[in-house]
Amino acid sequence: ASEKTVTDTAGHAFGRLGPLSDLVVERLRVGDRVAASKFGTDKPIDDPAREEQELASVRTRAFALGLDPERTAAFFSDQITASKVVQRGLFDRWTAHPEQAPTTRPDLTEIRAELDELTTSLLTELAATNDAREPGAPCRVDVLEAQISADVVDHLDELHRTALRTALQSLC
Ligand SMILES: C=C(O[C@@H]1C=C(C(=O)O)C=C[C@H]1O)C(=O)O
Repeated sequence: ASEKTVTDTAGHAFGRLGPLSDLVVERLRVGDRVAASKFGTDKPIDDPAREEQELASVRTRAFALGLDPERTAAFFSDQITASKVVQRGLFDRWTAHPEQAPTTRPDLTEIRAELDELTTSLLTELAATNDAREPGAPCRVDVLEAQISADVVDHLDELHRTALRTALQSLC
């Protein structure tokens, strides 16, 4: 039997920022597997060198897409922070309840390749939502709509809801 993938279970968040929010949730879910790849190893949750490399890359690519490099880097910085919220939360959960800890350890190199693909999708969606993300009240309403609907349609637990708020905090 094949493993259940994110796309099998993912819902669709509402509104103009729904598709972007779906990708953000998908990236948070990858964070679960990052945690599983690191838990019980000496790999730290924080990898500043990898983060720097990702942010440098998105700055360059943002410029080429006509996106503001600093705003784009801030968005990806939030994605990284949110992933670490998930990772820390799961480490705490698995330490307190070892019976819930993962029994297989996915390969971090493969997961990072998936994250790189998600970066491309996220950049495309940021470009597609550039007008909707003009700072102001309409954008903030769209963010709330996407966020609250994602909580429900993706059945997010408290930890992932918190991480989603972090991930969407500087969209407008
Ligand atoms: C996801 C990882 O964990 C952390 C989060 C990162 C991210 O979300 O891109 C990058 C490096 C780490 O600080 C990872 O190590 O790849």
